Amino acid sequence: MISIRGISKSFGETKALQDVSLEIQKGELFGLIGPDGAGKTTLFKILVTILLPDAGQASIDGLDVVQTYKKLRHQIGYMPGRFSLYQDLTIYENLRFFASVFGTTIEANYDLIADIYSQLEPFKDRRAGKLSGGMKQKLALCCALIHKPEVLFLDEPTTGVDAVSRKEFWEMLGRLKKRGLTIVVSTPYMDEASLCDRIAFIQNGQILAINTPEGITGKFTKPLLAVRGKDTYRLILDLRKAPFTDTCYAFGEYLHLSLKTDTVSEAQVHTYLQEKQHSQVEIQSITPTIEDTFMSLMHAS
Ligand SMILES: Nc1ncnc2c1ncn2[C@@H]1O[C@H](COP(=O)(O)OP(=O)(O)OP(=O)(O)O)[C@@H](O)[C@H]1O
Repeated sequence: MISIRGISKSFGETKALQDVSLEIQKGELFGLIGPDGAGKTTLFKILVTILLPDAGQASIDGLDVVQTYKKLRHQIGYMPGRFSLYQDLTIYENLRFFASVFGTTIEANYDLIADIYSQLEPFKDRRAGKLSGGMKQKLALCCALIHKPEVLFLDEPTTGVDAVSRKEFWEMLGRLKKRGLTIVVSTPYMDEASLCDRIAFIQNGQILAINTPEGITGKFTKPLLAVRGKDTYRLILDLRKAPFTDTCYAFGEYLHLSLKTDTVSEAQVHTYLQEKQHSQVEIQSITPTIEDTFMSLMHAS
């Protein structure tokens, strides 16, 4: 459905995308995961036909993003990372504007947005600039959907949105997927990555891995421990120096410590930390998350 072959794009010296290839199937909920500056927005802009690649080709449903961009624009919906809404227009006016750009009306495609728009309708005369982050996000999604696209591109749709709205938003994506839409979404949140059918990790303009969430975590084969102690700062420094350590990162209130080999026991890690005068040490073996795998792949690349 979406075919990306050898796409590269530079801005001066910055290589935003380097030879990126990727296939996304029809009806997939596909996640693009990567840190700031990884190249996610650049890839989105090329796919939604507003930026030209330096090299490579991409097509959506057989339509080339450069050669057939006009036709393609009717089939795709795009929710940019920074809000696309007109702040001075009301909810209703924003939606009507986006519908008219595509030569349609709100009424004609109401069924596709009804589920989301019904939550906004009581406030339809409120200006977009006066809405909360979660409401702006819902309106932006309605605006991206109002011309009934087949593919939806959402660039960091939940950044800066509260936890409840984030959850609701992903539930909405699940419902849109059930209606047959292909959805490509970028996010810096690893918990959201696990809700996708497949994900691609992107860093420095390159794809590090593409797989299902389970397939991604299955790549993490080293033993992993969660470690906590009284002095977190000294703990991380000492663990990073330890001969058995592969990587050690802070994950919330714990440190995640991956070991070079499975011959090292938790007791040995305990002994090492006791020798370094650490107190209140807690160690437990854990199952790797998507974030652990990403950190490990980033470290290895
Ligand atoms: N118009 C531009 N001019 C110059 N450099 C750019 C431009 N657009 C992007 N870049 C650079 O290209 C790289 C990739 O940026 P991009 O916005 O695609 O990353 P991203 O993964 O979407 O991150 P973010 O979440 O910060 O937007 C970054 O180093 C960025 O500074």
